[in-house]
Amino acid sequence: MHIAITGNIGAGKTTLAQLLATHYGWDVLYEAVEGNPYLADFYGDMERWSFNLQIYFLNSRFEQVKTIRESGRSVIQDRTIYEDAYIFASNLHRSGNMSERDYETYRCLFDNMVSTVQAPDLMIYLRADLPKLMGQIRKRGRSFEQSIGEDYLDSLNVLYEEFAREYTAGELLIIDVNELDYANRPQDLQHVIGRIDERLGVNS
Ligand SMILES: Nc1ncnc2c1ncn2[C@@H]1O[C@H](COP(=O)(O)OP(=O)(O)OP(=O)(O)O)[C@@H](O)[C@H]1O
Repeated sequence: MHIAITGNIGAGKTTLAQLLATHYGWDVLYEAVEGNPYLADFYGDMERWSFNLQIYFLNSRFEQVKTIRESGRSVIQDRTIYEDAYIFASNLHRSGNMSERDYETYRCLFDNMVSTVQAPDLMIYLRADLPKLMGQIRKRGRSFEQSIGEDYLDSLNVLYEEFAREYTAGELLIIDVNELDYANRPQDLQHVIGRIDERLGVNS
């Protein structure tokens, strides 16, 4: 089984992926932040590094999808290949930080890759408003992320909502996390697990 968690920067995907992996005994595939050769430069100058970073993420996400398919195990994935293209790259293009020709090249490559990809059995979208996202980004304190502004997160949120409305490739579960603190409140984690069990048809 392939479960994926999707959501804006700071929505709490990584924490939830860990907790669910422990609860269900699933393997977990994280998004590589350490060792990403472009991320810090990208936040310093998006126009210069947008294409490089998107190619890097696209390739690493494609590799993950292959790993999931080949493993034959139940895996939970922290962010999907769809978000790279439909949210991040699209936003960079719309905001003028990725040129038309770079975006065209990127999208052709993405379309080719995604035509070979199977959608997750369940996609969990963590919906969060700006105060929640800003709070979590500040709290985790990665230096290169401190320049992230509300405008950037807001335009990503608009695209996330569009994506959730239009996503038809597989099952989608939307969880509003604004009032949840599953890292510290066991009852909040139970609530999320209950929603997932219900969707997967598991009796808890
Ligand atoms: N395709 C992409 N384009 C631009 N930035 C990206 C892309 N994919 C991931 N990132 C950035 O890489 C970093 C990944 O960090 P991380 O894995 O902790 O995810 P996150 O989005 O902060 O998730 P969460 O807080 O929900 O766990 C973030 O700054 C994220 O926005």
